[in-house]
Amino acid sequence: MPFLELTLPCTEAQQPRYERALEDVGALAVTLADAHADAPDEQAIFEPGVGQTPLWGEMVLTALFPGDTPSELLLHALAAHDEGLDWSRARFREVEDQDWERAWMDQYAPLKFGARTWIVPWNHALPEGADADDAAVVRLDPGLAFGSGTHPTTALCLQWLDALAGEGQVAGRDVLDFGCGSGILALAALKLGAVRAVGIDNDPQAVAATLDNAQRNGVEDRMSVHLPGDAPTGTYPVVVANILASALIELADVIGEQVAPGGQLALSGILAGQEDDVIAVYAARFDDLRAERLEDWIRVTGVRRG
Ligand SMILES: C[S@@+](CC[C@H](N)C(=O)[O-])C[C@H]1O[C@@H](n2cnc3c(N)ncnc32)[C@H](O)[C@@H]1O
Repeated sequence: MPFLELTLPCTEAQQPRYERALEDVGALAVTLADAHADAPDEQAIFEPGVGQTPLWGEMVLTALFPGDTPSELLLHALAAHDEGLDWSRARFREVEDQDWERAWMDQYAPLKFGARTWIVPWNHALPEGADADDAAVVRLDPGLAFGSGTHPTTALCLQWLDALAGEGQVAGRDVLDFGCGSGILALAALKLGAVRAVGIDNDPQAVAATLDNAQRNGVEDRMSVHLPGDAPTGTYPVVVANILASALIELADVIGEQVAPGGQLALSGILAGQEDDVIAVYAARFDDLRAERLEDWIRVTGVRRG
């Protein structure tokens, strides 16, 4: 299905407000380019929520939406964040998803997290280090689902899983990845020795991407992926959830009850300043709650009481 692409020139001051407004109405991806660059396609690609601000005075923001998104919805969302919005500068066009995937994959390089966890694009040769016997290598094609390893919220979870594995708390255990996106965290857990991983996501595109990536990594027999309504009941000794703070708070009972007594939990997707609200809600079930920061993002970890 073709996608709807919005292109809009903006200033540095407008950019974060526009980006947030577009994410709120379902942007699948957002890119920023220098307004004066000759080759805008070569600019960095940002996943939704990254929040990085390039040092360019004037920039062009490009956002991708599902093909059936009404353009008026996007203009109204932007106008709600900026009364001075010049609607006439917004451009819309239909694009094929491959264009975006190719642009993304061109910029995507192998990444290492912690002692031995590697995320390597599926079409990339294994870099030195990732060929070590004890390396936990995930071959990934995030497609349009969130979860490539480049975002701090994902990096915080991968670092946590790697460290937990180093303490012997992943191998031989089951892992739940709540909000699995591309499946990156569940797959890393499996490569670190987890017996089984369960992924849950309310976006069917993420469910499909996770299944694809499980096959790509030859672990589909140890992994299941579900929409929230179809998810199995039960508890897990390791649970990781990288969704936004508001969702983590809203889902505190659902997520908290799936962590086995004595089990480990990591929560990510929390902006700096929001961690106290998340901790306050999870303190009802969890001990040893700790916050760890990477750039503007916080990971909260805890151990289930009982
Ligand atoms: C920030 S991405 C995380 C993806 C991946 N786990 C990672 O760490 O990179 C959040 C994912 O959670 C999903 N999600 C958001 N709210 C959800 C909910 N209430 N139930 C299930 N999945 C949800 C989104 O569709 C998205 O794929």
